[in-house]
Amino acid sequence: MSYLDSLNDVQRQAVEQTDGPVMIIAGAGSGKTRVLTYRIAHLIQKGVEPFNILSLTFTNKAAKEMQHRIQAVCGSEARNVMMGTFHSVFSRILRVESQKIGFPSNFTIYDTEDSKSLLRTILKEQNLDDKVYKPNTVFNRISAAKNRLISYKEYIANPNYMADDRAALRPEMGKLYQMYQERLIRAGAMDFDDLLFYTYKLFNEHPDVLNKYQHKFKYIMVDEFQDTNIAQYNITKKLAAMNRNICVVGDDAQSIYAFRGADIQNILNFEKDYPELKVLKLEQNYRSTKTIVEAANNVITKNKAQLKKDVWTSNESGEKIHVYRAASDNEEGRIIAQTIFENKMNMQLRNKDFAILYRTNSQSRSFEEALRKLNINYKVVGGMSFYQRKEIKDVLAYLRFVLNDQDEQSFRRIVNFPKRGIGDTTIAKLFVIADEQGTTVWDILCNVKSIMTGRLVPVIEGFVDLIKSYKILANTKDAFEAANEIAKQSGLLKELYEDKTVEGIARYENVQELLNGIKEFVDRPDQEDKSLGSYLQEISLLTDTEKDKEDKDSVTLMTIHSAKGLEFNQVFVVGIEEDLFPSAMMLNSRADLEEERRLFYVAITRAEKRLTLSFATSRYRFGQLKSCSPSRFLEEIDPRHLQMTSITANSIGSQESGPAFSGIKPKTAAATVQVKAKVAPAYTPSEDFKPSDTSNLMIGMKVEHPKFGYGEVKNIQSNGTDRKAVIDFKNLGEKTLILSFAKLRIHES
Ligand SMILES: Nc1ncnc2c1ncn2[C@@H]1O[C@H](COP(=O)(O)OP(=O)(O)OP(=O)(O)O)[C@@H](O)[C@H]1O
Ligand SMILES: [Mg+2]
Repeated sequence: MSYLDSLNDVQRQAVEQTDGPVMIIAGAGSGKTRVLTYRIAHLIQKGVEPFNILSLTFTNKAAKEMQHRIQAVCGSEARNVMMGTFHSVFSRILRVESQKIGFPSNFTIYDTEDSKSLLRTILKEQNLDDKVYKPNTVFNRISAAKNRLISYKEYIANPNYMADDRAALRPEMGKLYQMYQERLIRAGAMDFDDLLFYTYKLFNEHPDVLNKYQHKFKYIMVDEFQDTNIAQYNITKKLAAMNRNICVVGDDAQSIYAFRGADIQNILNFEKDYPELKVLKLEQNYRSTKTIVEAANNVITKNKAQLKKDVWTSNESGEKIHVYRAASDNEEGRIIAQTIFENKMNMQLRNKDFAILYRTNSQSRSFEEALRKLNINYKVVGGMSFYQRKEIKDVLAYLRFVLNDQDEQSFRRIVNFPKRGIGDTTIAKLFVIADEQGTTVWDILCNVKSIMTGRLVPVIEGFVDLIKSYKILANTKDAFEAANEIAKQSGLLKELYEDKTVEGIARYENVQELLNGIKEFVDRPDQEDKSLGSYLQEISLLTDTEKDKEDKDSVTLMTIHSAKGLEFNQVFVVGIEEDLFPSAMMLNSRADLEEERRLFYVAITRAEKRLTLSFATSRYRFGQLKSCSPSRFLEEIDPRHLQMTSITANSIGSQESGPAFSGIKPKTAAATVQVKAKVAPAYTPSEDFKPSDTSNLMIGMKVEHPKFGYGEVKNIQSNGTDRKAVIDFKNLGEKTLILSFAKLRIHES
């Protein structure tokens, strides 16, 4: 079979070893994900029903990519493989089975922000000081407990479960966990961690259900196995118990989610749980240059807790690793934006080929500013995503409440928005009554006459009628028609439309954009379930990486954590400074430092051709200008792989070898550009001359200028704000033009 030819011997063995447990622990870029992909294709080729295959990936995007590749080999059958993140796969199962564990089938999925807002409500009701019980900390402890499959009952009985953490032992913590959980149950809602916790509970308490899925998933595959937590491990263990056809791939050197409950111990447990395990090793890296692979090896061997691996590559040595030293964070941003600009032009690359990776989200600002100045498209992964915006959450709250009228968080958002005159006191009263009556607020509202009289009664009845009519819409129309009607009738769109401030217009457009997205969803040819419920479930589970539009060609800005599994032609790992990376908060123990080092390893192994590490000698942190020194991680790379490039925002290219991280005076290249507009003799512009957008102008393109005539782009330069192109005009010879002034029409290159 021809697709097997694109694998090396061990990879091929891993693909062909379809039965029984298999584990591959191997270095970055060695083809682990590729093996899983081809393994699924191979199973299908061998006649295994795609419905019987389960593949668990780190992002849904990774699952989609796999899906495309498998389709290329097996055709549309591949669609029937169950693929996605643990959370998305289990939420699909729960949607079918949730009634067995006491949840409505249209249960709502609370995102982190909904969860924290619920916790804030509870803290307020309990009069607890939110400086002692910080919503963040409480949330993290509850989350950690759930990821270890610890229920609130077990937590209260034995808080020492979490004795690794003083915050976990605070006296009210167990009670808060209980109250939070009871509120979620009453709201018919699950948070992200519940999707794992309740799947485990479902399988544990309902052997018949477990049996059904054991029969369904005859072959199970897990990518990024090193970052599975206890809940995930145990669920897969249950699912695989009958057929024992489970293949896991991962890299202990890339385990970077310990803080979220990922447990590297799972790799060792796996060997114990499956004594007949076949272990395979992949050692050849196909992603990166020799220089990058060797530098990554230099770094990771400094970790003591490490399974031994030899990673090598037959790729070319490539460029040295560039080290940029900047005077400030702003200069770091400018230098890197400018480098991207020039490399893109000179190496014929697209924006997509570049990624800027940082330790913490807040570092993105200086890069965003600099990229914007150079008109380079970029997307920030993470950060404030589209679905977190207030106006979007408001619309979604309507949709969620229509499907699940127990959902407390959504109810609070919409009951008085747009304004109906139902104030906070009334809302609080309604909750108290609902509590006393042991029912939901919605029930109370539906019978409002029996609990109150006065001017609010007709208002509330109006609200109830509205929601009831939306319920009919949701049950009879597809997601788009329903959402569109609801956005209109609820008055949300009108309210935003009337706000003519810049922000108001943007908000209106965002809601339109949301509706466009829903339309796209129902129009997808392979979307069988076009209901509102199915749409809401899909978007609740998009990870940050996937929330942005993917069709635009943009530079990616993201934290290293979200870059796992990805690869880019050129990678810039920025802010390589002590206290920032390794993070000052992670310097308490060797284990912490080793986790930071693994993170650095993940970062540098994302690069295919060119890797740049940068640091600033001063930066604003927590509102103060601090001087910074280069990270210890820089010294862990063999100096012969490094090339110090000391530059200012105006000069790129003055280079010195060796790891001299201080004392290098930046050289400034004098870039003098003259624009003398001679009039060309024998050229008359075309009648229909219309200048083109030159933001993607590249070397080699043929252009036309209304005065100078025809020419070819020979070079492109940028000095921070201005972009210039050297153009060889047929009649005039070479000229350097400033692109923001020059009117150029691009002809085909
Ligand atoms: N045998 C091969 N021949 C050619 N290219 C390969 C081969 N194996 C893997 N590759 C390519 O090498 C790159 C890295 O592969 P892949 O992403 O599967 O590695 P990985 O081990 O999953 O890496 P990571 O640990 O970063 O997740 C991909 O572009 C992949 O297509
Ligand atoms: Mg991978």
